[in-house]
Amino acid sequence: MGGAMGEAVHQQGQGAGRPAATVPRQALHFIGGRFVPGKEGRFFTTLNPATNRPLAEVAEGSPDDVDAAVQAARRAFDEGPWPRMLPAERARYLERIADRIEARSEAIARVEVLDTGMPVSQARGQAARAAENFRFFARRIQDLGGHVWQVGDRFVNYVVHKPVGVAGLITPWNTPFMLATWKVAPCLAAGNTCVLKPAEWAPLSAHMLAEIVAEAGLPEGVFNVVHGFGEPAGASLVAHPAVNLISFTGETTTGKAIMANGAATLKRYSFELGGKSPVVIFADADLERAVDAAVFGVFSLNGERCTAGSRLLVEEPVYRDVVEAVARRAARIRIGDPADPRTELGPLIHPEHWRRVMGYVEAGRAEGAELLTGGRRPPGLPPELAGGNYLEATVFAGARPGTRVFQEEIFGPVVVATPFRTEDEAVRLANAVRYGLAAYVWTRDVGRAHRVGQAIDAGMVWLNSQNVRDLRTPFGGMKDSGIGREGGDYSFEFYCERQVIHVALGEHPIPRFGAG
Ligand SMILES: NC(=O)c1ccc[n+]([C@@H]2O[C@H](COP(=O)([O-])OP(=O)(O)OC[C@H]3O[C@@H](n4cnc5c(N)ncnc54)[C@H](O)[C@@H]3O)[C@@H](O)[C@H]2O)c1
Ligand SMILES: O=C/C=C/C=C(\O)C(=O)O
Repeated sequence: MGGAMGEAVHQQGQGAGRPAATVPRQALHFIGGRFVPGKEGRFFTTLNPATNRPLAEVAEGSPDDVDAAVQAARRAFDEGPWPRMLPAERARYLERIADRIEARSEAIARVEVLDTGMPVSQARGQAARAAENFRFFARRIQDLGGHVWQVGDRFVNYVVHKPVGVAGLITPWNTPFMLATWKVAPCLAAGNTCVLKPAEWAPLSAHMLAEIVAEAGLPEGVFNVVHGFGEPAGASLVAHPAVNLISFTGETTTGKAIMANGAATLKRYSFELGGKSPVVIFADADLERAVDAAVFGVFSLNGERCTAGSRLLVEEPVYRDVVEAVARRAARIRIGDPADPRTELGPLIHPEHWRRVMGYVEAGRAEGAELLTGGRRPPGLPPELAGGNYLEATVFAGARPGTRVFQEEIFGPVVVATPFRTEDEAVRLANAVRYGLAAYVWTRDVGRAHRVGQAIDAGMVWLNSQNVRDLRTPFGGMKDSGIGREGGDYSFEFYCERQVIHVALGEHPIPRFGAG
């Protein structure tokens, strides 16, 4: 392993006195164990969302770069040691990666803050979770067993797991480092090789992951990164005939395009897509905790969170009180420099996304929802943040089910509230969107909690809880929120072939065709 890692430059956090973060001046592709520029030599600029000032130059991947990375991954799979190692040997590499993520976690968090605008207190948690993703799948692969079926004294039939081949991993910008590791760790644990195509609006932490993989000494070509845009870099990865499986997290419309584009080469897909997840609050709930969870659930990660509780459905008698409590809390959320540990809400990822989210604020107003708080660029930001993509935490009440703000994923700090009268109506409203990723239900009635949870068409339901993750459980969505599940052994269902071996233990009848 070798090659230039890209020159490092020190950049200050935006505010005075913030610790510096080391940002690569240039992020190159990582192909076959080397950091390389694109074959066409082109670069794009990634911006700091808090200022919209340039942060770094990033290699812009072309179909030729994707081809080079896929060829490297293919060779590493077909000829290299990686798929042939014992799971315990691969696990040692993954543990080394986890150690290095932990050793550099503050630097990773700082780069993520500069590249995404995620508040640093939350970015630190994401970096820790990334290390845990590697440790978790390193353990899990060693426990992976197949079923055995005994058929008396005639047969024993058993299942073995094998890696599939070369994986294309395509990730979004909202929690880029954690989400990349959520795919890379099980993919590599299972013995596959991969090409990661990180999101163009937040590519820098993927560069750090490549540095870490290089330090951990993985065989060349096992892990590759090609930076660049959805078109052409992502699209040519999907269409490449030597890529066997695609794990994609991003927008539903992109998922549909990927499926169509990969059809000619018949691939296996895992899709984690958009969401419009309901928070259902009954009048008998612990309302204080429900409000805490509702506020955190939609305004954490700047509202750019796939599982955000972005629709608040509240039982009529407590509706006004709950919604006003949420609005009061939203109005007091600390907005500011994401590098400041006290900041609760940072800037949105990109001016284009800011305009999109503001478009929803306008739509909400035009559709007759009641704007209780927010909806503006926050006044009084310090001058150095005046150019950032900031938006106040925004709460709409009285959102009608037919409206865009109720139906569409906003992916920003905007929550819409709607009252309900009966349990049936709560379930109907919860299910009245095309998405089905997550749901949160608050009630002290145990039977109702389970009943409503099971009646909601969502891949993941939390009862009297915020989004607390157990990595053994299936993560993913129903309806337009995805295809398949990752997490625990569900990840290995995707990243492994299962082969059944039928063993005859003795002689069994075989029809003697052609024997006369
Ligand atoms: N369900 C989940 O687990 C989950 C998690 C995080 C984000 N998301 C979703 O992601 C979306 C926000 O992320 P985003 O804006 O980066 O999504 P996006 O779909 O625009 O982009 C995601 C990735 O796909 C790539 N891409 C774009 N067009 C492509 C194409 N034609 N072929 C191949 N790759 C292509 C992009 O370059 C990027 O790397 C939201 O909808 C959000 O809900 C879902
Ligand atoms: O914003 C998206 C968050 C995705 C989270 C996970 O994939 C996870 O917690 O495993």
